[in-house]
Amino acid sequence: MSSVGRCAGRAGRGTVDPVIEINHLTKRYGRVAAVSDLSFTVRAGHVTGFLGPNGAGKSTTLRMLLGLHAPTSGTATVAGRDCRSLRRALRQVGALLDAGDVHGGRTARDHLRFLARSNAIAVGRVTEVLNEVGLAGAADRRIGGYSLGMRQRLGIAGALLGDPPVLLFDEPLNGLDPEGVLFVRGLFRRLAAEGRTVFVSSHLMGEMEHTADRLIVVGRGRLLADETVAQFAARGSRQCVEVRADDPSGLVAVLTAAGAQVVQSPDGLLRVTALDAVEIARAAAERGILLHELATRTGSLEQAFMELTGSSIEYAAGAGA
Ligand SMILES: Nc1ncnc2c1ncn2[C@@H]1O[C@H](COP(=O)(O)OP(=O)(O)OP(=O)(O)O)[C@@H](O)[C@H]1O
Repeated sequence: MSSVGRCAGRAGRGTVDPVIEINHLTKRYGRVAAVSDLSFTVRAGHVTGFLGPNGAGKSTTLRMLLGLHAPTSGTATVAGRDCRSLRRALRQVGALLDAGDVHGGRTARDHLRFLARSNAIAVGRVTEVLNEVGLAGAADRRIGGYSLGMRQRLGIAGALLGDPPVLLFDEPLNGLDPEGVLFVRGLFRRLAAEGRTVFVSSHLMGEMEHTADRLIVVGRGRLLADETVAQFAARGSRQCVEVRADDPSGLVAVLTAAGAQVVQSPDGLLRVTALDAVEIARAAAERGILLHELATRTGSLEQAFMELTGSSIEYAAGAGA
């Protein structure tokens, strides 16, 4: 059995109810509203992605959940409790927040032993979690010489150390190589299958697409979506037809009159919804407009994410001041 496989039974006996509840949570830093009236629930048995563009308030929310920052208003609880009130916290909630936030002069083994001792965790767990994350061979090297990917693995080992029912990971895939990404995805799925609550932040839809089965999407500190990945995918499956014509303006007028929505790019490409390719070709032919290109496109999850969060992107190339 896996070294971290005892949670489901423990939760099943009712001693731990690993539900995360965020209730009207707000955090202001001076004039910046990092998190605004945010409410959602994260349940056990799923990998839940916490997704949003840079500056959306994900890390701030996780920090409030862990009791590291005080909310301006609202609450963030695990199993109905404020994390600051948890004894031996690593046995209740494991977290990777900032992989760089470790003493570079220590070895990974010493770092984990220190965490284990301060949370009354059997020191034998240190070797177990080092094996689990693939760091056994580097366990006695100083962390200062670790790559970002190795630090992420060490951070994950620290989160697993107390065999907790609730696990929080802030951007855990940053810096991991493809093998590391696959390993982490498999690990998260297994942890969720064991009945744990696994909550994982990312600013990249592509990372969450194959990692999470539920999504909480935020933008500018506000909730934008709370649904399964399949439901989110349905947002992006709306088809559009891309068209180029010798008379783009004429075609826009014809298609709009026929009930289509048309978005014209500066290079003349038209993106048409509400009419299919055959209807567009027929309308163009009737007006003697020549088409150079006609292609049906299905939106990706990435597009759905961009559309949903587009107006809440705080830092965008070319946005200017
Ligand atoms: N200690 C702080 N003091 C002032 N502003 C802060 C502080 N921490 C965060 N912020 C601001 O709050 C907002 C949310 O930041 P946060 O780090 O929570 O976003 P994020 O979604 O985690 O972003 P990223 O994906 O870039 O990590 C940003 O505008 C950020 O500049």
